[in-house]
Amino acid sequence: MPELLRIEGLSAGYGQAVVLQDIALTLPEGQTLALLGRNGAGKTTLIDTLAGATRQHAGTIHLGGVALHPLPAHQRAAAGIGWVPQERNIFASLTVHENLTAVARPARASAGTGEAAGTDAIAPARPRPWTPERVYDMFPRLAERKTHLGTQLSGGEQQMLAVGRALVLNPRLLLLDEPLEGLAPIIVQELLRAIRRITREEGLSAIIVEQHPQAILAISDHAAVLDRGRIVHTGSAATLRQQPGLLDGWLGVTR
Ligand SMILES: Nc1ncnc2c1ncn2[C@@H]1O[C@H](COP(=O)(O)OP(=O)(O)OP(=O)(O)O)[C@@H](O)[C@H]1O
Repeated sequence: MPELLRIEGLSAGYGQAVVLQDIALTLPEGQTLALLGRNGAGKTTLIDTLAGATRQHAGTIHLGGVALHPLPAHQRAAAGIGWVPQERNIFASLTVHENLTAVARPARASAGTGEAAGTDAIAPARPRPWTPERVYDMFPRLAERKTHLGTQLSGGEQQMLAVGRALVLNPRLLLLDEPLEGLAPIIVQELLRAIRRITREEGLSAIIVEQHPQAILAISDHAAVLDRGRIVHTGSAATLRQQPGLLDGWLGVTR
């Protein structure tokens, strides 16, 4: 698998405050990383830093060989970052369909369209680009609510729409920040199935932050654990899943 993401010597935070220190991480194309750690460990800060929404103090971030760290957030999206923040950030005053069509973008330049000059290092895109129709196929609940406003959706539907909105940008790397948080168990199962399909069957690379790791470890290839702004463990997701005791100390779990 060619390497998709490479983070080196990354330090970032908010204003003068440094939250993340000396982060190094890589992710091969087409694979999924579970990003774990207790409350306040810096998971959201790392996701937001990849998306360009924090203050970066040092280090480099490359996506498919393209340097992201000098780019503002909107250019990172154009370079292939699909960000689903914790707050979901859907357009509340637009309908479901408008949310999807307002941002939809055809498959990226690497599909051979010649768009985005200067990103030659990006490898060929997935053969089947994400469209609003494919999002509806993935989330039939959204298809039923096409004309509903963002404000009329349940929390689970908003999360599905947030994921759909990131997908129609045809990203190379999907960043999901606690996608299951606060959702009813039946919706959690629906979203997990969709995330598994997006990553496992469609082969989209992803980083997923979750407080409750077992479900996410089950659909991830790799795991990284953050503690007080530093990476304290990287390894295979299967190992952590099979040996949950390994995680307990880092996550502050007592059995
Ligand atoms: N906007 C902000 N300004 C200043 N400090 C912040 C801001 N957001 C987060 N922090 C601080 O950064 C540290 C890491 O927070 P972060 O939200 O990244 O952790 P987390 O691992 O995602 O935790 P949680 O699981 O609770 O969301 C915390 O000490 C937090 O107080």
